[in-house]
Amino acid sequence: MFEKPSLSVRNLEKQFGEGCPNCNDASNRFLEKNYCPVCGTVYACQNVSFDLYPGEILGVVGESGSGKSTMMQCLYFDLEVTSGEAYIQVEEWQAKNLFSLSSQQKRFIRNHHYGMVYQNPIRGLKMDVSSIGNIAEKLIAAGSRNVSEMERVGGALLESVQIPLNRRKEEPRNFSGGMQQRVQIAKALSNNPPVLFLDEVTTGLDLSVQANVLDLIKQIQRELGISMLVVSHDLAVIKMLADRTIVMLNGAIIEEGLTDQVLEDPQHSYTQQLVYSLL
Ligand SMILES: Nc1ncnc2c1ncn2[C@@H]1O[C@H](COP(=O)(O)OP(=O)(O)OP(=O)(O)O)[C@@H](O)[C@H]1O
Repeated sequence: MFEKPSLSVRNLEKQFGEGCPNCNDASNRFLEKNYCPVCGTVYACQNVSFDLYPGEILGVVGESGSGKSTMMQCLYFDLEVTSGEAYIQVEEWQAKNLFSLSSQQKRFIRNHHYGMVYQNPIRGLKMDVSSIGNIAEKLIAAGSRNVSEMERVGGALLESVQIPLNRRKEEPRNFSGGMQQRVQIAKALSNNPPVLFLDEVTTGLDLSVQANVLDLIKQIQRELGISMLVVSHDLAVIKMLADRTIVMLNGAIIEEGLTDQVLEDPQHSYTQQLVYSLL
């Protein structure tokens, strides 16, 4: 690929705990686990580096506790990294390490250049505000002030995720899980983000509702060409969505490649186990 990445991540490290003489030296770490047996510090992300290219869906797969969500929360600034660099391909920001920005600048990036869809819609939506009001909130954060324009854009976004216009004033708490996820997706798209993060967005939904949400994500990729980072513990979800895939274990990336290649010819023994458990 010759295009510049939409998002580049270099040596992202996130630890929970202060460390100790045993584990402060990375070469001493007990790599079969992600925590120090002496002081209990958790090394949730270790030396994570990757590029996300324009218009691609990059899958991140791994068992529970492998560090997928921590990595995504660091990138979305929900968590402070321990160290590392991240860059986005947006003119005024491209030379700046996003992790070094002030909180106000990070908020600006979230409002203008990032979209996030959480596993639990409670984190991404205000359940007691109308669906269109949730979208308006993000539009206002991104600088919109014109009410009739917000109504038009919000209504169009809700329609694009198959929420009928006559339900736009209903609060998400009255919606089914699948509908709530679709409102979250509409809200995440409202600032036309070049990068969209999706964290276990179909976990907990019925199979038919899952299929509907996955179809919607594919459709968004086809129509809008947004770069997406999709975290899931479910290889079937990754197989359906991702162009390329990263496999994480104990906080580190252990394998990456085209999704078909990773699934058909897994190199690492852990990836092999993961793939064969699907068969
Ligand atoms: N606030 C925290 N304090 C201490 N340890 C944490 C904290 N948050 C996460 N961890 C640890 O970091 C590691 C990575 O967790 P993370 O939630 O990122 O994994 P995951 O792959 O997303 O798993 P899951 O899908 O179950 O969320 C785990 O060992 C977890 O226990």
